[in-house]
Amino acid sequence: MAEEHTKISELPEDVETDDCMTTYTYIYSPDLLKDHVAFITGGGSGIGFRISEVLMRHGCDTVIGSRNLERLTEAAEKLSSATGRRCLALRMDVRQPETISAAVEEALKEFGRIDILINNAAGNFLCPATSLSFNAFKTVMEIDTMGTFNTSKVVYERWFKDHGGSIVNISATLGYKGQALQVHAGSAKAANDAMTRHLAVEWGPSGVRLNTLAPGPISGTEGFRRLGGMGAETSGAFQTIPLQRAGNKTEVAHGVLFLASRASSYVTGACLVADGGSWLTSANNLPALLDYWSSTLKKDK
Ligand SMILES: CC/C=C\C/C=C\C/C=C\C/C=C\C/C=C\C/C=C\C=C\C(=O)SCCNC(=O)CCNC(=O)[C@H](O)C(C)(C)COP(=O)(O)OP(=O)(O)OC[C@H]1O[C@@H](n2cnc3c(N)ncnc32)[C@H](O)[C@@H]1OP(=O)(O)O
Ligand SMILES: NC(=O)C1=CN([C@@H]2O[C@H](COP(=O)(O)OP(=O)(O)OC[C@H]3O[C@@H](n4cnc5c(N)ncnc54)[C@H](OP(=O)(O)O)[C@@H]3O)[C@@H](O)[C@H]2O)C=CC1
Repeated sequence: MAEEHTKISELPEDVETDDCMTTYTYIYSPDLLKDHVAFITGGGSGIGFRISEVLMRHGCDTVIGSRNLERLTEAAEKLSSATGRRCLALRMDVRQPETISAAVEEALKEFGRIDILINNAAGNFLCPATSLSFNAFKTVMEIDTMGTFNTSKVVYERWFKDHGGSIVNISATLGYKGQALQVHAGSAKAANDAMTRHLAVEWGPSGVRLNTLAPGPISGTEGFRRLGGMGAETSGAFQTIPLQRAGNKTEVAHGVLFLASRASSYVTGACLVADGGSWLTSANNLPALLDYWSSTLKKDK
């Protein structure tokens, strides 16, 4: 019997929860990132957790940093036991550069190097601009945009400037068509997309590459839960996108693995959209989103 060929469109394994996969099929060489070190903001949950797992499955040790140390520590234990690589959990807030510097020093003390930075930390929620307070807008900009700049600057000046490195900024397609109820995250991510290009120009001569990975709707994540993904799925809204489904966390992690590693050695300042073609065809349905948002307010009361 001829060996079954993997279908070109076959999905990679994933699990909905913040747990490691029970099986994993390699697409890239398992040694692609052997003995490299990756620093991943927000690596304790969702997409960041899966990115950490996939990089570690390719030989990388990781540092995962964010505000909730308990959740990070639990994640680090899961990641290390599933992959056999080291994972250091550190508390930091990307809005506070001094906590980033302290985490980077800890990372260098533990591993002696940093090769990859993944700017994944972010905050978001559905809210029309008229209901968005000034502080709410500022908070999302501070986490998503200032946080990405702060962490990139600290890591570059402390390590990448003299040793080279690869930075992947996790963005979104929200600003491509002005997604309703997302002026805060959409503006922040658009700024990050520009930042990728500016810093790719300035830091290229130091051997630092910067690229953007922009996911679409990704199942098993806080973003999916917060932004109407469940409702969209049950209402059949994903049938209107080219690949007719949400993505999974491993699909995003594989795009990050490509951009972070030497597989993309001549790529910098680029944006890889991993959204199933969603932004091309998804309805920017203001009434549906307003209805959905106001229904969530009633639920919270
Ligand atoms: C039938 C279906 C109908 C519609 C659906 C149609 C289509 C949807 C299809 C698909 C959707 C699926 C996926 C989406 C696809 C793409 C998404 C693109 C981008 C995704 C981005 C993300 O997911 S980011 C990661 C998400 N995770 C998080 O946000 C976790 C971290 N978040 C936090 O820590 C908090 O939420 C925070 C961001 C608010 C920060 O917390 P903190 O620093 O503690 O700040 P606070 O002091 O709590 O708040 C600061 C001010 O912000 C105000 N605030 C907080 N929450 C809200 C809210 N929900 N609404 C309005 N305002 C809020 C808060 O009140 C503070 O303001 P004050 O004025 O009160 O000071
Ligand atoms: N889910 C989706 O469908 C999509 C997600 N994205 C992007 O993917 C990335 C991950 O999103 P997702 O996995 O859904 O959501 P999660 O909420 O799981 O991930 C966000 C992470 O950011 C961390 N974080 C938030 N604020 C801070 C802060 N001030 N300092 C340090 N860390 C912080 C959180 O950890 P802690 O609470 O411990 O601080 C958390 O681990 C985000 O950049 C998001 O914009 C883009 C498009 C679609």
